[in-house]
Amino acid sequence: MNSNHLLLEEPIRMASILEPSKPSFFPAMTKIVGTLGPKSRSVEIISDCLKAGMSVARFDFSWGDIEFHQETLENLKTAVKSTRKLCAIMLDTGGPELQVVNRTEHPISLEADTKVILTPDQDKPATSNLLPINYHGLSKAVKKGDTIFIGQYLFTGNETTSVWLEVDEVCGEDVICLIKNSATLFGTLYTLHVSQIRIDMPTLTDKDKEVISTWGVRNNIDILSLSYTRHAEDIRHARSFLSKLGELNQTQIFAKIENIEGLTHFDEILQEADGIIFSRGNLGIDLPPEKVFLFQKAAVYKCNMMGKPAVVTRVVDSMTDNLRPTRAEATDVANAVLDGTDAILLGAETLRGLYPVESVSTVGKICAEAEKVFNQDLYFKKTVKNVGEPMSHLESIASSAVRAAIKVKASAIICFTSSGRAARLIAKYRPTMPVISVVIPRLKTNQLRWTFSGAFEARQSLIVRGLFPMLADPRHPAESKSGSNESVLKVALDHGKASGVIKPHDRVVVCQKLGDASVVKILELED
Ligand SMILES: Nc1ncnc2c1ncn2[C@@H]1O[C@H](COP(=O)(O)OP(=O)(O)O)[C@@H](O)[C@H]1O
Ligand SMILES: C=C(OP(=O)(O)O)C(=O)O
Ligand SMILES: [K+]
Ligand SMILES: [Mg+2]
Repeated sequence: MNSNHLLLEEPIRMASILEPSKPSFFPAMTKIVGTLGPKSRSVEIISDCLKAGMSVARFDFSWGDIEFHQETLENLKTAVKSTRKLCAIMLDTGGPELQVVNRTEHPISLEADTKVILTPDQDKPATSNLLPINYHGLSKAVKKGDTIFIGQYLFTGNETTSVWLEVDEVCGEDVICLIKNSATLFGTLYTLHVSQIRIDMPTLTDKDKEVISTWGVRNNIDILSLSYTRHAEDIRHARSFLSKLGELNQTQIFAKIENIEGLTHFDEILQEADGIIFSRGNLGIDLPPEKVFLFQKAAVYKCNMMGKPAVVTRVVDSMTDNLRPTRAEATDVANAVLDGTDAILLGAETLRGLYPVESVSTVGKICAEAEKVFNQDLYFKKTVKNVGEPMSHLESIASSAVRAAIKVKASAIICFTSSGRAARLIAKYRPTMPVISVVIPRLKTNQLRWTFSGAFEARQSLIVRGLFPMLADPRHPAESKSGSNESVLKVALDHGKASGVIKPHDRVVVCQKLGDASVVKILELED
């Protein structure tokens, strides 16, 4: 993938665009998060998604109960074992999401220019004139003229089944709205989004806490996707909650930015979070359409410079019902990669779409093509400049490893790490070749028992662009940094060869500690 590198800034021979890309052992350096649900929960479909390049599975607790998600997760485990593809687990909270609940499951027709009442009385059935919602504070939060959007849960934006309302009048806890477009709402659950208001519900709700402390603890979740993160305090609060839940003190927190409040506090949020998810589904409603790209680009840049993963959602909505994305969507995926995105999150496409596997593979192929023309040179210079001098030792080692690998046309970088920090820093410089991060387990104790670290660190790198983790055997003699790690290195090289990344006579850059010294070495392989 590093060999046929093109530069968009230079004239490209048009016919070269048609040349098929070399097959690769993995679909792309950019990672794919798949939301698992009704259309993607069998062992077979999950296995195919993994083979197509999904490396993080998202369990969205806005929807479905604990048993349902547990069953899906058990299937995921089986699929991981049989495909031998690692997969990280992401728990996505419901958060302060406003929802319309349609218990009867009958489709609800709403007619333009008529009125509909939103009521917090959830015992009432949903009808064409009355929609029960899960929030008592709406009437206090809105005023006449405000816009409300209601769409099927995980609305794709291109559905004719979503409706715009305008607040007409507030009556006690009820909100009376004028319907702006005729629509029929299908399904049992709809998301309700009020443009640019403050919802006084906690970011981590009681239900979220319960899910995390039961399902989350039971399944050692790698990443918590904190829906509707609005302040840095939201992250601190979630972190302190996780810190009391045993192993979950290692869970990373990704701030899901879904509205203007999150946008306004972005810089502080980024300081606290381990990564960011740009929830364009909701953001796309809260922001004027012409501003969405600007936030995405500005925010991805900030994440890149901090070396924190940036995830973009809602890329191929139309693939929910179609085998091919629209041209605009296909180009949007490529642009997200060129912007510097680490991962693409699929929502409705995999959860309830007709083509979950094809969605993953199509996105993977587009990402791989975009990576070929990513201007690594320019990006590298920007990043080095942004870090400034003096650089920390580790940052200098990481950037040097990437530079050396590019100069000698290495086919991979192998990085030893325990905390995952060194590998993440290498990824920050966006190498054009895969980074095999060899996670060396460390023995640790919580005073009750001894365990090995490493599993979380390895899986958490599955959302970082370019990182391909490998968990070293804790019984290896190399667990101390003073050892030469020769045997582990051999295992890593064999792993690279077996997966097709490394071939005979290739060059490989290795980043490790020898004694007290961090070294970057270049290996010339014989066979
Ligand atoms: N177990 C190990 N064996 C050899 N080198 C290591 C090991 N763990 C980390 N390194 C190297 O040590 C340096 C610091 O890496 P870092 O990831 O910050 O270490 P740690 O994981 O111990 O926090 C890097 O050069 C990294 O490649
Ligand atoms: C992924 C998104 O959020 P949700 O979990 O609400 O689908 C989004 O808004 O893009
Ligand atoms: K959610
Ligand atoms: Mg959302």
